[in-house]
Amino acid sequence: MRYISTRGEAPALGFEDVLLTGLATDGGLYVPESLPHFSLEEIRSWRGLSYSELAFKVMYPFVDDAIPEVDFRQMLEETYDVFAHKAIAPLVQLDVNEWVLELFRGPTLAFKDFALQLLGRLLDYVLEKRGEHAVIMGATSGDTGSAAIEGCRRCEHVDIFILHPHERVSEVQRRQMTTVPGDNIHNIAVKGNFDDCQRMVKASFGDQSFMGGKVRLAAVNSINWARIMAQIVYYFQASLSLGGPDRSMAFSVPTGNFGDIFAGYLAKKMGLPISQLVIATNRNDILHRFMSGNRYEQHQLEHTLSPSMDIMVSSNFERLLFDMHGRDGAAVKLLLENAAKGPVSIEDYRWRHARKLFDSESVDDKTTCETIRQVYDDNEYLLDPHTAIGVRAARTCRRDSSVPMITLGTAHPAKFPDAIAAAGLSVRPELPPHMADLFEREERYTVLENNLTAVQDFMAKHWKYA
Ligand SMILES: Cc1ncc(COP(=O)(O)O)c(C=O)c1O
Ligand SMILES: N[C@@H](CCOP(=O)(O)O)C(=O)O
Repeated sequence: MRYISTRGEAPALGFEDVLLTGLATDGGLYVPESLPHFSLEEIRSWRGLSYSELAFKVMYPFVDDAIPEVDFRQMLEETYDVFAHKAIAPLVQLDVNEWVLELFRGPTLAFKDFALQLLGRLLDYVLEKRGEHAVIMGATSGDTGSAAIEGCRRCEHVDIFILHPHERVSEVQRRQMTTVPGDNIHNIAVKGNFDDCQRMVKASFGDQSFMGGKVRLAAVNSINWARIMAQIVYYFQASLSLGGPDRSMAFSVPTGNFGDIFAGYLAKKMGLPISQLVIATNRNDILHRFMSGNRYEQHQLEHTLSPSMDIMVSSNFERLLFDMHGRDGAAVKLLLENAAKGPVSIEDYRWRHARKLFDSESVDDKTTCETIRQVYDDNEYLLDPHTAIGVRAARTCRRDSSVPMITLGTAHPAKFPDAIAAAGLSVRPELPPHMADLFEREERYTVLENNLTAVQDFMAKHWKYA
């Protein structure tokens, strides 16, 4: 399998290099040159497989001969073995044909574990084979950070630096990142927002001179193709559990960086019958505004009760734009350069095509709270604020009530007690036993100004391998 950049200028790479490269040298994101396609018969034959075996079937075509089958299978087994639920991604029914896919049964209680517990293993495997080390730099609005740290903390070949927006993640999220011991783990609280953190990460990939040319920079954000690849699997798993591929499914996906829903779009292109994909955003709703009015325009970022989705510059949207533009990298490059200066639109027929693929809804804090309350009253089931946005968008956008509508449950409610309290519920979601003493653990992080040089200088002082 070869991978090409969405901006058309960087060299095509194989899986191993894509895994280690993160952002392409032309600033674009890597995507597979072509997608594997599975027939209904083949998908049907996967019924009853364990999660890790299904993951192998879906992912191995992307990995190809970069990793021997036996080693990849073992990595998958180890990855999903640490999940707290036997089903790995259990489905919870809210109503007739209405489901939540719980993606928060991994070690850090968010969907990020599905890809990041694997990514840590993949990186260590490839670095060991090459006899190399890497400096990982990642940006988080709360969940990627802890999942990446958990996924990489035992890696022998990496230093990891995670940037989060100072005072803009929940206390549980911050503590999950900052209480992990290890002299290769570094948390930086940037006095800015998530977009500032992500901008610094992308700028560092774009100009790596601060690394001194001695060690490679690697990515754990969804700019790294391996993240998206691993997130495709649970669309197949959920569908197979509810009678797919012999019936079609609808998915509602709480969206920020557009990685998770892009994985759903790919699952559909790979042959899974999906009749509806709903983009569910909070008030940082650039994607919803684009889908409803063909105007891609950045607004001031708002702080909401769903902080993990407080994102304006949505990385993976570039991967969709690439497809919407007939995979013309030059057109995507120009469009995104213009988008950085002001509002842009795309040709009407391209936009109409995107509209056929996705529905969208923007949900404010008040409605998020109402949804948490309503689902708790009706089902005695506690939604985290991100999943609540997904459920609300699913209910608003649903086109066919005979089609199962599955909302991706992206985080555990215990990560966001303030949102649960804001919803007026007195119930306190409990942290699982392995995190019961989270508030007694010692924290370690450094607050830095919103300044790229300050961040890069900090990294250069603290990495071991460069
Ligand atoms: C809890 C939660 N839900 C939803 C999202 C949105 O996912 P994506 O960025 O893949 O769109 C994120 C992170 O972005 C998240 O942490
Ligand atoms: N919500 C994410 C933001 C980063 O997204 P990613 O999928 O690109 O890593 C977070 O919780 O950090």
